Amino acid sequence: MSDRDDLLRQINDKAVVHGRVTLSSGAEADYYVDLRRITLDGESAPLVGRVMLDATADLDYEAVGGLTLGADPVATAMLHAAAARGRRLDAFVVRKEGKAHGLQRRVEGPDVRGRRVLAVEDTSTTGGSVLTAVTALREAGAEVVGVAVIVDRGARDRIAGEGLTYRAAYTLDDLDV
Ligand SMILES: O=P(O)(O)OC[C@H]1O[C@H](OP(=O)(O)OP(=O)(O)O)[C@H](O)[C@@H]1O
Ligand SMILES: O=C(O)c1cc(=O)[nH]c(=O)[nH]1
Repeated sequence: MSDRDDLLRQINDKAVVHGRVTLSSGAEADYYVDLRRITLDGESAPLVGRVMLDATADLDYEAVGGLTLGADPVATAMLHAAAARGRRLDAFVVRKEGKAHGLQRRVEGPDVRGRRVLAVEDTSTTGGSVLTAVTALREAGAEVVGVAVIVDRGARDRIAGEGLTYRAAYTLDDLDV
């Protein structure tokens, strides 16, 4: 079985939850895709790294990350998968708000200024979260080469409408929702 098929099976088994939920945007839905049950799962996370590298293989980037918290384990999975393939890939974390003490950085990790970066998410519904990360990365001086998510829940048009290259490993059509 391919990594992509294996990860899809695990997402359907472990992450799809049926029931009434309120989403990040405030909208209501009848199901939730809890990808933290994948990105923090010892069997699934290595697959996340490889599948996301494969889904973005045509893009040229040196660092990867997004808005904490959903994006964080996606980025580190990609860092480790890249290292296993002999490629150096840095990661970063975009804070939801700036920090008032310490070095007061909004983007944590190796400096992204002047570097080509990929903004990632576990899932994107309205695209609001990942676009917040894109804005913060640009303010920090990064060049955002694109956005990549594990599961697209409907954000494609908004993100593409911002002129950003968009990659999703899976869409809702792939999932048992
Ligand atoms: O495309 P959007 O409409 O912005 O929704 C998607 C966002 O919602 C979830 O995060 P959440 O806001 O629940 O926060 P968390 O990552 O801190 O748990 C998910 O991890 C995405 O970041
Ligand atoms: O839109 C969201 O907030 C959202 C949807 C979803 O399926 N999973 C998730 O983690 N967040």
